[in-house]
Amino acid sequence: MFDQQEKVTFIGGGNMARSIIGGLIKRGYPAHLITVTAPTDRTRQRMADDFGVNTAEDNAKGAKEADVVVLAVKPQLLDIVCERLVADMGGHGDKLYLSIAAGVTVDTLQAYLSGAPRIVRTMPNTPSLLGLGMTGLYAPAGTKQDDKLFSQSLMAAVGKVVWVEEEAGINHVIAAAGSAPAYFFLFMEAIQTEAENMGFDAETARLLVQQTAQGAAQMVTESDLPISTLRSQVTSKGGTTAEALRTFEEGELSTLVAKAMRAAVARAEDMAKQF
Ligand SMILES: NC(=O)C1=CN([C@@H]2O[C@H](COP(=O)(O)OP(=O)(O)OC[C@H]3O[C@@H](n4cnc5c(N)ncnc54)[C@H](O)[C@@H]3O)[C@@H](O)[C@H]2O)C=CC1
Ligand SMILES: O=C(O)[C@@H]1CCC=N1
Repeated sequence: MFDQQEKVTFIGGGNMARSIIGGLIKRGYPAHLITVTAPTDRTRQRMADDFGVNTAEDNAKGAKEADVVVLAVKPQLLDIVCERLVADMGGHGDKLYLSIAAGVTVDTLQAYLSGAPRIVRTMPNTPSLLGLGMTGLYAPAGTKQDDKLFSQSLMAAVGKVVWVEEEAGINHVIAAAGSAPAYFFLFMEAIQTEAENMGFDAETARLLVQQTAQGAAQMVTESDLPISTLRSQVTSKGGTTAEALRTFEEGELSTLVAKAMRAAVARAEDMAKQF
């Protein structure tokens, strides 16, 4: 599965790092090649207990031995974390730096990392934990093929990958995939709540929504039909679904979704100016 097995250090052990590491371990990436750095004992202990990976409190200590450093802290912390990292390591060490941060450009990362020449941006999502992630990748011109291939194989181990030609494409991946699990969760929460209002207990309401969401997603995955055809197959003329869909249309659901996705892109663009 993994042609190249490099030593990978994750700087930060939060939700997204956990999802990627969990997915990697599940797919057989050797735990002894993975290190996670995090400031709190609790996070480091959980990572070690759950996945058997190495941990370090000190970022530079964790990164120094690595071939690949995954930057997995919040965007607003990246400047301080990167600047400290290269200072403590005595330079960027010519490592491959893989960023998962939203809204921080390669140019900015390069400035934070004292000119590190090997940087790849990725935009994953949390279903990576189950091996069902969707990741966008961007490598600036001149990136070595080996670095592209390793970045791709790492993220492909936890789901599907797409490359974007322009860096701006990463923001579009954020809108359509990085942030998007939350859109589906919100929709599912709304169905669950209303099912409870209709009298189902919480457990049954959750079962109704989770099984339906999983079934619908699986149908999209396994069918060659357009999603709109799958929708129309549910929609009997003059029936119940038509009434529900008409209500969504009256509420301009499609326009609202487009607006929400544009808002995610705009926020990523703002962040890129800010950091
Ligand atoms: N959560 C998501 O669905 C996605 C997040 N991302 C990106 O992933 C990055 C991390 O986001 P989350 O995991 O959601 O955040 P999070 O808040 O869950 O995790 C951040 C982690 O950083 C660590 N940390 C804090 N200060 C540190 C320091 N000085 N040195 C080392 N580690 C430190 C902590 O372990 C903390 O748990 C962000 O840049 C975000 O843009 C990208 C795609 C999806
Ligand atoms: O909300 C965020 O900024 C991050 C990036 C994509 C998903 N979570």
